[in-house]
Amino acid sequence: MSTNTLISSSEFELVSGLEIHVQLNTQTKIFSSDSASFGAKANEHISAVSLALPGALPKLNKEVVAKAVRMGLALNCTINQLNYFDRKNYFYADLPKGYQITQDNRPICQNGYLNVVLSNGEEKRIGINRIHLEEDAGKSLHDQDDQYSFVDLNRAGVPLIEIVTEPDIRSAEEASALLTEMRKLVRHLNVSDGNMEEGSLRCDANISIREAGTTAFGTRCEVKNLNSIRNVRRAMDFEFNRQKQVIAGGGRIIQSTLNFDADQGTTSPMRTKEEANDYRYFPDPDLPPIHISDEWLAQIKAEMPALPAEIAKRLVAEFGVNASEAAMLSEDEALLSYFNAALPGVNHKKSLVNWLTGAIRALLNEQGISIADFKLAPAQLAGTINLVDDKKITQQIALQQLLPELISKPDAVPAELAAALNLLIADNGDELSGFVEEVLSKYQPQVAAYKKGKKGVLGLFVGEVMKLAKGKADAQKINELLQEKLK
Ligand SMILES: Nc1ncnc2c1ncn2[C@@H]1O[C@H](COP(=O)(O)OP(=O)(O)OP(=O)(O)O)[C@@H](O)[C@H]1O
Ligand SMILES: [Mg+2]
Ligand SMILES: [Mg+2]
Repeated sequence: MSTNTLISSSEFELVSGLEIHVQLNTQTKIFSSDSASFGAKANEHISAVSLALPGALPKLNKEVVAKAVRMGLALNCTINQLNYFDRKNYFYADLPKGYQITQDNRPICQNGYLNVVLSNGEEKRIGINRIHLEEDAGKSLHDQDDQYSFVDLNRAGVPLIEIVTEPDIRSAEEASALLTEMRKLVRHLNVSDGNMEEGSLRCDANISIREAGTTAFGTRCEVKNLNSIRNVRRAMDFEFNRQKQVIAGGGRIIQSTLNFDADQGTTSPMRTKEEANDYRYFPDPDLPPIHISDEWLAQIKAEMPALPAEIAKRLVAEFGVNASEAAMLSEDEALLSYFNAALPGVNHKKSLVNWLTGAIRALLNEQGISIADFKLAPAQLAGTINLVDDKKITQQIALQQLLPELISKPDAVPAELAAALNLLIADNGDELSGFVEEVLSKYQPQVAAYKKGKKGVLGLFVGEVMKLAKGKADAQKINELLQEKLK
């Protein structure tokens, strides 16, 4: 393309790879027994190791390794059963050792991928370059005093994994789908609370652009420390436009590290001092290499829960449910475990899905409770669903009258209790015929209208017959009787 051609936006595409820092939810820090919990008063969780006192030695927290491996397995990575820690040297006030313990040449996991579903229903595969273990740094507090900055070392040594994607992301939407899926995964695997506001999940977005249709990569700019999915999208949109303008103006993109200003929605270069990227990595001599034995790896694999995406696929294949129902069930662990508990008792599996994602969900919303607090035994729900499927009770009566009774009688069998409470659909066809006659004679003008073609009034008749039957009739049966009488 000649430089004086006006370049339109459609001629560029965005290219991005993310570095996602996940704070692991272990009790203690990665190299000491200090608490790793969030929200304590400044410098309450600091032993000699966190303070980097001379002679203090790190000792690896095994749980950190197990959680990283879980994440690696979920992201289809190769697990490096032999891996080791490196020192990344830099000077900063919140890093008392003068180096961060991280992994460089031999990370714990490599070469994986994650599939995400986009809003148009398409599936996109995003490569995972690696996952490495590292410790978090402390926190500088600049807003406590006019003259001085303070340092809080509670966070120093809190375990992190950094998940580095390949530059496979092509839009802000893909980035946000990836982060949403990651957050779901870390929670599902009990690896992290995934809370972006509290910084448990932070993201650096590397962004470049290139002419659409070309394959060479452009120069990347790295936007640091994005703390919400929304800000990732905003930073990407801003950078895409900024870089386009630079190129359209005949300029060149300079590789740089950027800050994102959430108030303005803009990026700006970080101080170049912090950019000095001469980290002089070398293996940490204080820590032996990590060896993950075959037995241990097998044990971690065996303890992995089924993944939401797998569960959703199975639900679609085995139960014929739609994608959104499948997502609802697979993403809510409590709901899924209720589903599994009720499943053996139902005659029609699809009905159980319908109830849980429909009527029961609505009921829970109404009461403002979650399924975990729902007092109805799963077997009782199963029994109730069967009664409705068998047309022994209407769904409305089941929901409004039978379920509340069952909740207070956890040992009751739905069919028996419904019979005892006289809630079952009356099997008496004669009685129903009588009600039909009664209604039709009461609503003669409407019957005349019906016969002239105003078919909508049928609903009125059904409703009235149902009232006379005190709700204990099968609507379809009433329909049939009515149609017959109205012929
Ligand atoms: N041309 C490019 N455009 C957009 N993203 C890119 C491009 N090239 C590489 N990336 C992405 O940049 C990220 C590089 O992360 P990586 O951790 O390897 O290195 P780094 O950013 O130099 O190191 P640090 O961890 O110190 O920030 C990856 O997510 C990768 O996919
Ligand atoms: Mg990185
Ligand atoms: Mg980086």
